[in-house]
Amino acid sequence: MARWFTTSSQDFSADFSAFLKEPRGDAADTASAVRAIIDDVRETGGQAVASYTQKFDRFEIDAISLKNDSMSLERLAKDCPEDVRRAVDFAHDRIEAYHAAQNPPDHSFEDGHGMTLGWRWTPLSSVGVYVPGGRANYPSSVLMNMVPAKVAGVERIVMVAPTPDGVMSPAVAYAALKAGVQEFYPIGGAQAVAALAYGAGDLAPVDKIVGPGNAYVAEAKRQVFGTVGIDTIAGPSEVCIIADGSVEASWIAADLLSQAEHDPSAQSILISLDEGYAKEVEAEVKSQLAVLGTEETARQSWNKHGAIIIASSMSEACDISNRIAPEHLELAVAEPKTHLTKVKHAGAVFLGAWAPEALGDYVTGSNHVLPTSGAARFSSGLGLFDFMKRMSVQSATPGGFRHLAEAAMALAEAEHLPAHKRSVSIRFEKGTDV
Ligand SMILES: NC(=O)c1ccc[n+]([C@@H]2O[C@H](COP(=O)([O-])OP(=O)(O)OC[C@H]3O[C@@H](n4cnc5c(N)ncnc54)[C@H](O)[C@@H]3O)[C@@H](O)[C@H]2O)c1
Ligand SMILES: N[C@H](CO)Cc1c[nH]c[nH+]1
Ligand SMILES: [Zn+2]
Repeated sequence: MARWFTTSSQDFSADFSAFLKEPRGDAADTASAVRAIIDDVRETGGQAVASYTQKFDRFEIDAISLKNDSMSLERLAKDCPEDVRRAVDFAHDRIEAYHAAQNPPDHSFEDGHGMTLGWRWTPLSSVGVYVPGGRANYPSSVLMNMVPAKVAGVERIVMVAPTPDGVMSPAVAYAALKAGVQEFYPIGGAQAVAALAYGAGDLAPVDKIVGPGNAYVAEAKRQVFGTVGIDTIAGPSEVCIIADGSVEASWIAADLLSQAEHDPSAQSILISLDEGYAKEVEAEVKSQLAVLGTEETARQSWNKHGAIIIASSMSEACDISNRIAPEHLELAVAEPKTHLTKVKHAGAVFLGAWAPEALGDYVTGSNHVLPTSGAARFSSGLGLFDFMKRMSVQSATPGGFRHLAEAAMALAEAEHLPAHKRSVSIRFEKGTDV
């Protein structure tokens, strides 16, 4: 059973804060386990990656190539059913169009004093794309990571995905080929993240690691950040639904379970304006759980991390959601657009009855790699920008130089940096036409 909260209760604020702080995935143990794995990979490279792949995924790979000859994407993709191919193609094109629309323009302007200023966007040279694969197969995550990298123009895109017991779904293989994968290693978890960051065997290090994963993957990305860039902490899935009772209770229950089924550490939260309706949704969750193929995982998630909150107004409901800063927020209310400006922190927002979060997972075109665990307070979901960098560009005429020189020299002096000052003053001293 999910936990119930009522905002009118005196202890709500403290109780709810404590609930939000509860670890999901045993944070302390995860951090030290991940540190040990990363240290091993740094020390013995491919040897460590091969031995952790054997331990966690029960799959033998060569310690140099980090591959196994039985794992051929081309061979596997042949078994991908036609309807799934069509769905992958459909999703691919929508994701490509959405991310192409994010392409940021270069910019330059003159300041009226002889300076030309601006910036240029350039693609990253290499990225490592993590596609999760421990509990489920994610052809959709292949596309969400690979397609924007391609659109951005990244030269080297390395894909890793665990293949427990040497099994990979034909749909993942098909999606990888569709997205144009050139370098693939069947490895996962913290060992794959470490191999991407530091290099291991034939796998040369990349500049940035993107993609979602479980608590081990998220923690590993956190720990290698600095050596490489990362996108965001995209850990176990979350959904928060604000409902006013205008959408069928069974639909809301299905949406809550759609995230709970990802992982026992996933989190689904309902904020309802009406207690009777919340009870209906809870009963629906119970009956839908009983017939769900992923019942065990979803039940663990719902019982341990699920919550139902009764709020007194839409403003209050949005305030609570902003405290959660959920990965996904559904506004399952009659006039969702009128409340959008109250939403400050969420990875992605879904408006109204006909935009369930699951559509965004697959086919709206927006990215499903999104910040979790409150990271939506300070970061955004994966986008084209994650695969690009912005460099500033400036040039000066002699007049422009003169306009800036005095202030630059004064600041250099204030900072006691004489070489800086000289770099400016020497141009005056040269006695050119300045
Ligand atoms: N936030 C997002 O954008 C987003 C998108 C898709 C999926 N997800 C999440 O991704 C996750 C996928 O998780 P998954 O487990 O299926 O696949 P995964 O690929 O993330 O993790 C599998 C790996 O975890 C490692 N591992 C498992 N148990 C371990 C242990 N005890 N010690 C050390 N390492 C261990 C293994 O190396 C294994 O290869 C889910 O939590 C799902 O909710 C998030
Ligand atoms: N909901 C996940 C992000 O939290 C993404 C996903 C992939 N497949 C299904 N769902
Ligand atoms: Zn999902």
